[in-house]
Amino acid sequence: MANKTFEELFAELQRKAAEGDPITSRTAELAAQGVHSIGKKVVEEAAEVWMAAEYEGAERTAEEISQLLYHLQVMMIARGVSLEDVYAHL
Ligand SMILES: N=c1c2ncn([C@@H]3O[C@H](COP(=O)(O)OP(=O)(O)OP(=O)(O)O)[C@@H](O)[C@H]3O)c2ncn1[C@@H]1O[C@H](COP(=O)(O)O)[C@@H](O)[C@H]1O
Repeated sequence: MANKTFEELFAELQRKAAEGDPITSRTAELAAQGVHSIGKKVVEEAAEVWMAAEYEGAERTAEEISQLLYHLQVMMIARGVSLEDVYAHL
């Protein structure tokens, strides 16, 4: 039972990055900080995916993967990379 798809989240994050208030939107805050800060979160979340997969079970792993995907999307937006740009390499 999904809350939203990958594409729906990306569209929401594009709006938040462009128009959101950094006080209330984590996405707007990260977008304002830029790729260096976002990159640290990507690495942190990737490590949390690894640890969850090894030690914490499928449900926690799915949660950590969702957080990694969120931060990857924020990185895409901050760097001007579209979904199509990524899909072209799949
Ligand atoms: N899917 C996510 C999402 N996943 C992860 N996160 C952020 O990632 C954090 C999880 O990372 P950690 O577990 O490392 O938590 P933390 O250590 O407290 O993180 P820091 O705040 O210290 O960086 C969360 O506290 C959120 O700040 C997300 N923030 C937002 N979204 C979705 O993005 C959309 C826009 O959100 P806003 O920009 O906040 O309006 C909404 O649909 C949200 O549901």
